[in-house]
Amino acid sequence: MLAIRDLCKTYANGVHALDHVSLDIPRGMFGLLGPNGAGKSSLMRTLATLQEADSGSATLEGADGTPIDVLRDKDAVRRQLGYLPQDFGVYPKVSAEDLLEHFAVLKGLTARAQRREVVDGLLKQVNLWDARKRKLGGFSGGMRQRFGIAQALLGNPRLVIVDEPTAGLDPEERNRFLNLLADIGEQVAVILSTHIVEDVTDLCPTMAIMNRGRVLLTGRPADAIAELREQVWRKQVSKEALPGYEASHTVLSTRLVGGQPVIHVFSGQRPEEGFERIDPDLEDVYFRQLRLQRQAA
Ligand SMILES: Nc1ncnc2c1ncn2[C@@H]1O[C@H](COP(=O)(O)OP(=O)(O)OP(=O)(O)O)[C@@H](O)[C@H]1O
Repeated sequence: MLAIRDLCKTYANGVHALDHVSLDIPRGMFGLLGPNGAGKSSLMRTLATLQEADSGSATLEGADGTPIDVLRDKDAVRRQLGYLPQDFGVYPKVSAEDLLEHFAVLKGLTARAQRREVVDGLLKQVNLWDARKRKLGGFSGGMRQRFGIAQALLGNPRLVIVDEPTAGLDPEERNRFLNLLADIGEQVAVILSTHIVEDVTDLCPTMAIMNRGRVLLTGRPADAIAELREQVWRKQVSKEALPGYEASHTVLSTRLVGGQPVIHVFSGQRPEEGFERIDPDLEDVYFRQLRLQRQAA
């Protein structure tokens, strides 16, 4: 659906935000996972035709199967694209219905009856029908994000890009939002950029882990997790002993449980007494990839 090859971008301050990024993104949900500053937004904005890459290519399969050069044929891409940026501002005094209608006009839906039908359909799809007359300024974070998805879906895009949409949402709103994305992902390609590992675990059949402008791993989460099988160990340790474990073991992560550190260690065999072997998860994969990159630097 979308083929990205050797995409590079260096900002004027010398930061390599995209360092030879290559990815194949199929239909369905694709998770782009990485810490702050990994380069996710730079990649999203480049694909959304809002900023230029220095080199490389990105090719989107058009509706009739013809390839679209994302970096050059921007108008054609924009016709196929829905984008929910990281900072999605709304006009606080306008109702959801009026603003969506306004966006629909900008998208070229000039026939009034058809526009009404589309706007009403989208408000229902994102579960904002009952709130359609309310001013956007009074919306919760989750409602605002669902409105953002409605505007991104105007014009039936084949590719939908959502940049860190669940940051700041409470668990219920997050679930509701992710369920909505999953429904959309059944019809089109959705790139979900996030630093929240569970968003990808719960939702994405394919993914990539990115950091410092580079793709560290791409594929199916289940395959990446299977690679770590029987090699991840857990132990609760004292705060005092933690630095010693970090020096002598491959500690993937440390988490406080009831105020006491619990470490996950990567090892082919039991590191020492008291370690329990656990089923690895995507978080273990993620931290291992970041660690491998640090070691290689
Ligand atoms: N316009 C810019 N000028 C200079 N540096 C930039 C610019 N935009 C981003 N950067 C830098 O490029 C790197 C990648 O940033 P980017 O926003 O793409 O990452 P991200 O993965 O989306 O992170 P975040 O979750 O913090 O937005 C960071 O080091 C950032 O400081």
